[in-house]
Amino acid sequence: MNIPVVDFDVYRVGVDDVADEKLNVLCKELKTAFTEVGFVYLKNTGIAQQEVDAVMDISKKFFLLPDEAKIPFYRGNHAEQNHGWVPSGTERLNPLRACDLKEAFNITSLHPSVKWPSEEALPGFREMQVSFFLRCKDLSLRVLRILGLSLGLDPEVFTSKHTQVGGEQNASTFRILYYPPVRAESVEDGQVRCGEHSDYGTITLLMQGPGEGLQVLARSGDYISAPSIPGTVLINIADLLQRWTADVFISAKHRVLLPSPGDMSTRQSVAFFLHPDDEAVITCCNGVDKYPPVKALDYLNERFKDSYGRK
Ligand SMILES: O=C(O)CCC(=O)C(=O)O
Ligand SMILES: [Fe+2]
Repeated sequence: MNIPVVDFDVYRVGVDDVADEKLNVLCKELKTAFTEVGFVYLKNTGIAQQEVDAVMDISKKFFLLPDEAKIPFYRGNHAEQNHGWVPSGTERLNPLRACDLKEAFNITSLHPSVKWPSEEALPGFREMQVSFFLRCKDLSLRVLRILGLSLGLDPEVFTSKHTQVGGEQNASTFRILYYPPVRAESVEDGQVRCGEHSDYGTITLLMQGPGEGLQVLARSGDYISAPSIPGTVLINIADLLQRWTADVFISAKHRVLLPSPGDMSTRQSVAFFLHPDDEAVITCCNGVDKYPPVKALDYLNERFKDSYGRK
């Protein structure tokens, strides 16, 4: 089984006022992908590869700063807010493994009070991250609208619970990730770059640097490779949307293992995790009561306890 590539041109970012009938093919293709695999590569999204490359370049500059320069932005393990810097070896996406060998910076709020590296330290960093956050927000809400339509529901069934993305009352996060070179002698037993996990929120947009690394758990029970395909955005269903759809859409597990011994290459990716508004109550959308209603923020906080440890 492969991860399908779907053409999003008809509803790409920037195209508005498309009649719902014109979205029929797209609805069908996405529904198939998300009920069978949980992941899809979208091409012609309106987000250009050059934009992704530029955001990766400036992100790498951040990660290569000395730790002292990044500490002021430290997220903390029991933070009220997800915004900020996550040093390598702090988060474990698979709680049964040692901490992941990856470093990240989360952009969760666009509020002016939020702390950013200064313009002197990293010219253009804040502006580029904010503008990319907004591009991802736009694309993810388009995908969500298609998903509502594809289930024969009100097209705004999901988007109507995502009204404050980028604000203080919504946990959606744009995350830049850096996987430093792996030194075999300092790797703990079972430690990997990113442990097996499924994402927590509604959907995730992922763009990877060149090469292999990401693997997705297929229905067969085998992990399949999900390399970067330049010019595409990889989209996956996350756990809360699986629950919301009473398991119609699948939130597939994925991971990044270690490179082969002696391979000292680094890896980069950027991800946008779309979450419902904090106070949104998520109830199965198709009239069944497979899962009890849950408040989006309560659900997320429970999941963070797995990856950062319980107090
Ligand atoms: O870096 C990657 O390719 C995957 C990262 C990921 O799955 C995550 O942060 O949730
Ligand atoms: Fe993930």
